[in-house]
Amino acid sequence: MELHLPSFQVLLTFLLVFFMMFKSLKKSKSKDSTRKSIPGPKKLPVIGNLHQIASPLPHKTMRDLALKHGPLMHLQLGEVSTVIVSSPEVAKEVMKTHDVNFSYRPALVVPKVTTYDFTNIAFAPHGNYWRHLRKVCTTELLSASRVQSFRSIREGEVLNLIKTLQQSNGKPINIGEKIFSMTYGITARAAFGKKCKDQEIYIANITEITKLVSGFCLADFYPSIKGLQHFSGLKAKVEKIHKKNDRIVENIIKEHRARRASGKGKDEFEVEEDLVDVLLRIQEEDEFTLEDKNIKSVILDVFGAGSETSSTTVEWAMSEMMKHPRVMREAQAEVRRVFKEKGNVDETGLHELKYLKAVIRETFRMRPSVPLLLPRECNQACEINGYKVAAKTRVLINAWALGRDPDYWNEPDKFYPERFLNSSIDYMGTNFEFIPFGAGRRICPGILFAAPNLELPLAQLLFHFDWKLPDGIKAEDLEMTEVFGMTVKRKNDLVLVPTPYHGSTIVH
Ligand code: HEM
Repeated sequence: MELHLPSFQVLLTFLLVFFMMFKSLKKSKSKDSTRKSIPGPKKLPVIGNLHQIASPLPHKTMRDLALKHGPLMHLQLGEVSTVIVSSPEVAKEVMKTHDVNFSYRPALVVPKVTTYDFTNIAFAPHGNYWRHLRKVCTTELLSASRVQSFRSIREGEVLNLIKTLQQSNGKPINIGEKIFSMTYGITARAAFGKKCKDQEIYIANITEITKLVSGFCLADFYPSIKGLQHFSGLKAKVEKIHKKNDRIVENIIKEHRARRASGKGKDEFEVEEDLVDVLLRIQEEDEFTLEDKNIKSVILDVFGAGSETSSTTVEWAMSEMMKHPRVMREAQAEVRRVFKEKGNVDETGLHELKYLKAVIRETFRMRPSVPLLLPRECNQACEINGYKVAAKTRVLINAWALGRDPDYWNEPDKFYPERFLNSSIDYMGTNFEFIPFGAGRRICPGILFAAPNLELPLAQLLFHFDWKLPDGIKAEDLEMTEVFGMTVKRKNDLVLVPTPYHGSTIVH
């Protein structure tokens, strides 16, 4: 687990923590009414169980602890009383039976800055404002017809990637990096309409913020010690980046507003309404007040929640197929059979790619890009799995552990897409053993937006190229180590050698 403490400030912070030791110890004891009831490992003074989850891969460590302590496990993380959910049955109780009560989010330090005080969708407290934004998502922003309207953007950006790969002339290429910039390219054009002058800086800043919020932030474990966020330097860093991004989107909104007022149409390569247009229209028409800062924080959601999650999944799917050449052959044969006549993949035939869809599901099961989902908070005390969970308890749902639960999955550590063929299990939040997008009211609203961003690039990569590992590396030796962060990514770059496919009408 990464804790964000620049080294020269560590000592100061350490002293501060100890100075506050008795205060926090007293507080955590008085608040912690769940500690005695819900099973969990022994706690140390002041830090509680922090040392136990301070591992490179907390989702795995938590699963291992849960195997000893149970599917509802209590961890004292600094001052914060936390429960970890590690079985589909308990996840169902939390996200279905008690869905409303657990639809709250904790007020974390970094999102407070980047989301203009929790006015985005992902961190807005459960209530009217959040409900309204969710409705805007379902009916306007991320609806099936809106996603469809971005088809030409997706096809164009993926084709650009394919053409770039062709130029590699058989040299090894960092495919993860290419997938990452292609996905951000799609998001940027869907959000802003065309390439904006500061788009690259905006994306680089979001990536930087994503890195800063990777792992857990020490200040979030000691909310009563306000000085921590300042001493660690994290808040100042995030504020600086946030200000830059604020100015960039401010200008984009101004340009959009001016064009709308002038009645001028869009360029021929732009979609009729991009996401900023949609939000401005809602701002003009709707009775519900949507300020500019709210528009900015929703745009941030689309970039922050939507891009890295998708590109990471595509990269893992490619990695798994490289590791399992049999699966690669099956998936490639299917894509080439379906698109043989066209010599290129377009979105009309994607629904026929049953095996590729199974590969994507299997990738989500084994490598959910957000393994602990987004943190929840219990609003009122309630009973879960026979234990009392106190109000304000933080709740982490270990989707990674659910996807590997041997009571639900045969050979859970085996990458075997066939398990999803002729299976009704999907990721829409009703099968609690498989919830890469979450479940209940807080389920990801971007599923429809995400699906073609996964399927189209994968289908195109498989159609136009045969793939090899460089330097004679064997499939079984491909390194698959994960790094924990806001999304769980590959530790090492995925470097591959593409060879053009003779049946392609694009690459030769
Ligand atoms: C592979 C792609 C994606 C994955 C794996 C993913 C996963 C998730 C997960 C696990 C959550 C938390 C759900 C919970 O707390 O139960 C979430 C929430 C969210 N996602 Fe996604 N997501 C993806 C793509 C997208 C896209 C493309 C968008 C928008 C364009 C998006 C927007 C959001 C938003 C706004 C939330 C917060 C919802 C709320 O709190 O009400 N996501 N996503």
